[in-house]
Amino acid sequence: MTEIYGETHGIKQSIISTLERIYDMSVPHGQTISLELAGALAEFTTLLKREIAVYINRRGLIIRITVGDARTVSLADPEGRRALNRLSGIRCIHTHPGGDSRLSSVDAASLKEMRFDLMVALGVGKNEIREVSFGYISGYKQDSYEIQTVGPLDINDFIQADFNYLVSQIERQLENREKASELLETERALTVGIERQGDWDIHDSLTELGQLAETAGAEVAGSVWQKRSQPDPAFYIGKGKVQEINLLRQAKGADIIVFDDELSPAQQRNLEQALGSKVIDRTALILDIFAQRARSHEGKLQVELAQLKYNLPRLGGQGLVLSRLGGGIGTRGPGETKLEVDRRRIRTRITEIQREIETHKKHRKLHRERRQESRIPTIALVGYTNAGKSTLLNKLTDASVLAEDKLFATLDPTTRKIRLPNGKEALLSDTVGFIQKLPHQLIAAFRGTLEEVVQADLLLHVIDASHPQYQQQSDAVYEVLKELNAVNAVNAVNAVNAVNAVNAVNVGKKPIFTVFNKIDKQDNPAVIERMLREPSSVAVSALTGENLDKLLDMLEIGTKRYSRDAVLLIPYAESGLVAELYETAIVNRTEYRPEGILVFASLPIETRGRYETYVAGDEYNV
Ligand SMILES: Nc1nc2c(ncn2[C@@H]2O[C@H](COP(=O)(O)OP(=O)(O)OP(=O)(O)O)[C@@H](O)[C@H]2O)c(=O)[nH]1
Ligand SMILES: [Mg+2]
Repeated sequence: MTEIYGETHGIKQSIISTLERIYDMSVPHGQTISLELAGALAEFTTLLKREIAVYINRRGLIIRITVGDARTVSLADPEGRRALNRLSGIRCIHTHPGGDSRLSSVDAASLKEMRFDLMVALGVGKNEIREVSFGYISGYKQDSYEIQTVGPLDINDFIQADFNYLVSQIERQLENREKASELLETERALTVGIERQGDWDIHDSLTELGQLAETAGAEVAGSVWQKRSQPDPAFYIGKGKVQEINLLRQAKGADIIVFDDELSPAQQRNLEQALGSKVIDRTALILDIFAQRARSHEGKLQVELAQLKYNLPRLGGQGLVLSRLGGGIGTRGPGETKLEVDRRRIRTRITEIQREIETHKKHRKLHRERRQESRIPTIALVGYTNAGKSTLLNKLTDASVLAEDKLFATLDPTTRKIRLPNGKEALLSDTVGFIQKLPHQLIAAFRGTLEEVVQADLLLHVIDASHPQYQQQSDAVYEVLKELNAVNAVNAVNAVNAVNAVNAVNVGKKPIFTVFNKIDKQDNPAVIERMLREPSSVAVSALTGENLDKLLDMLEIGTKRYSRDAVLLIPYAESGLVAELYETAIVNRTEYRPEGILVFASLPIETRGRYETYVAGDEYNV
């Protein structure tokens, strides 16, 4: 077949003849279009000032070339009609002479009607391809095909993308379309990890990874691990293991492989190519869970930011993210929409989000300052995910924060007033739970929210005492605290030393109390006794309320330790100090006397020395 179809009238026969030579250009397997073909299309488009379309089958052969924009009519089923639940097996690549590659409504309509594997538009200007956009069928809902469009992208990013995986995923889903209204419902996952010295026990880590995969909505079909001193730079695991995973994947019908560490973009790409299957890592999994769970506007922004930052270096033009366009874990953003996959747009969005988060942060700061003015000490609950922080907050403050037996039930901070036995009040904040290998992007993005922790006067570290790995979980919490503190340049050194201690009082200047929770489930009294040998610790059950009175007593002492009530007499000549005290201490009231200004304040211990000479007595005779 060497005929040129469409609006060919008025085109010189000599040009038609050279156009016909395009039929000789085949596209190598695994590529969507070759550079040579793209170049030829750009030239002819510039010359003719008309759209040119080529239709390519899965063997890479060009089966039809048309001029003009009538795309559905001219392609009369060249390879025989395929079953309705299959794609046509043909991709349409065509040019837009105006330079703008975005798909038109005609493009979208013919994609649906012809069920092309892909509909690709090349934006052409002056003999070259300026940008590329493409669309594909992403599902079948209410009797019609849904499509997803992507781009504009750079031609170099697009050219090597391998869409075979995407196309096969779509076809698989279309085959079950009576059952499935959406692509990729439950993904079947294999978990993969390596066993290293000094790490978590591999079984514990993979069990947790499996829980994470289930929380994200996948089903765990099996797991594979290997002993190695360090990950392989190209494949994370050994090459032989890759083959083993491939066999297991086929045997178990798994469609997604989840790795227990963060993979480098290269490892991920290599693995995806070697396994011909979607590959994600622990970080992407955690980000996906956060994306599904984020509720507040700020929470959603933070997660989206972390996801975009994670994806950016992974858009290597190798089809890595493209291969995931089908949907499922790793593609979901915190809104209803899928994650952006275009580099330029990702960068713009990152800047946008950062700006918005900054505004939120300022509001939060104002809010906190106002709260500080209300002179109430603040306590932050920290701890491993599922330790019982929200349950404890609910029990102590009659709040109704969602608490459930799931990882990452809480993402947004909640702060409630709590009354201490001596009648004084404190503020108690619930925060997002931590986990081992918590993604850096996430910690960075959540810094605004985690300010509650950084700024609190006192930390309450909640540990699930019934969990077999409570020690390691506790260490992981200190790791995150360290990272947070390092970021904020507070207490970094001390926190490092505390990493291996299950319990550390006073990490830097911030006191930490340890709450061993769920003792109703821990029936070995020796274990509890051993836990309580740690200083500043208490064993409670947030569920039954056992020992919560002890915890409150401890908080009373803790908040007292933080400050000491004193009355200061500030001479009028130094009245600037009063403003300073408002900043550094809790000022309860002031009185103007002939001899100076009386300030009734609670002084943080560390500022005590500075004001010593002004102390007029604990109880000034008023
Ligand atoms: N048996 C028992 N279960 C508890 C106790 N405290 C909490 N739980 C259960 O542990 C699960 C997790 O509790 P949450 O309060 O949601 O834990 P969290 O620390 O807020 O978890 P994230 O928000 O995911 O970080 C829930 O099913 C609670 O009912 C306890 O003292 N005893
Ligand atoms: Mg919670």
